[in-house]
Amino acid sequence: MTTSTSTTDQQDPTPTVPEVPLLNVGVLGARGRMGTEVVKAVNAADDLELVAMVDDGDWLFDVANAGAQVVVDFTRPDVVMDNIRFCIDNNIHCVVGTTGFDEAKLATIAEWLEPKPDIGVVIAPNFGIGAVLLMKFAQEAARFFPSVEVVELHHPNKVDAPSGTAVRTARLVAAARRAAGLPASPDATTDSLPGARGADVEGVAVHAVRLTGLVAHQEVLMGAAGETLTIRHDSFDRASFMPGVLLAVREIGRHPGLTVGIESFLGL
Ligand SMILES: NC(=O)C1=CN([C@@H]2O[C@H](COP(=O)(O)OP(=O)(O)OC[C@H]3O[C@@H](n4cnc5c(N)ncnc54)[C@H](OP(=O)(O)O)[C@@H]3O)[C@@H](O)[C@H]2O)C=CC1
Ligand SMILES: O=C(O)C1=N[C@H](C(=O)O)C[C@H](O)C1
Repeated sequence: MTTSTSTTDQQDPTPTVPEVPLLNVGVLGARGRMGTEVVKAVNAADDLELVAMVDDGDWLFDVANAGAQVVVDFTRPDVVMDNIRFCIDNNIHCVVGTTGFDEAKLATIAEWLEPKPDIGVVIAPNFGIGAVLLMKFAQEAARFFPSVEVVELHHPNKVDAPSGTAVRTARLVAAARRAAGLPASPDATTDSLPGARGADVEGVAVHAVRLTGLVAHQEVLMGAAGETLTIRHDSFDRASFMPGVLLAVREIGRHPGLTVGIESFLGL
């Protein structure tokens, strides 16, 4: 049997899905080790549009002129504050992976955000999901062990030592120890060669290894009578940071103000 329907009666049976506008993303430090990977990840995402790539010597206004709604910053500790200031002033959300933040710098950013209640800035020392979990697990375990040390291992071109992740891990562990009423770690801090016992971050020794062949790795070692616990994370490829970066890019517009770490975006 054949049926005929006039063209005017014909209706498209597929329900119309309203088009979701793409999110415009600018990348600062776009040609660096991390920036290159971010550019690839943004270009591969259906919901994101790469609108600006800025490096040292480029004009920062490019990101604003290009209509960036979110900027991802993987630059250098000595320039990142200026970049954040510019973005906040220009109503652009910031996803920051660059390291080197202390409490004073975080407080300054929070102050800059006060007159901009709709703008979000996330500062994350590590976007690797495994690294975020390592920090969480170390925090959980801290109260059970009198001894704790952090060893971070990185590629030889890393600009800072110790790593931002190691410093944050040590601070989180130290806070968990204080909250549990643990005394100072019983381990000797004396060194016959300066530096042999690492850096002291709130009472936690942090050691930094730099070695060709490595990317980004960290161990938290905890010890009690007759036992040790080692929590280790390895980033073998910078692709490991991209799910966390893209999550932050998509979430930051819904999280005005200052967020430190991506834990809350992961529901942790
Ligand atoms: N949070 C995380 O998960 C991770 C954080 N990091 C951190 O990210 C930062 C960058 O690391 P990495 O990519 O290895 O470093 P690179 O040195 O490879 O890249 C830095 C880039 O920033 C550019 N740059 C320098 N100054 C400016 C400026 N004023 N404006 C715009 N761009 C600028 C550099 O350009 P040029 O070369 O022309 O100077 C370069 O392209 C470090 O702090 C590192 O610790 C790294 C990995 C993961
Ligand atoms: O410079 C790097 O490479 C890394 N930097 C971050 C840090 O300092 O913690 C994150 C990761 O360790 C890689």
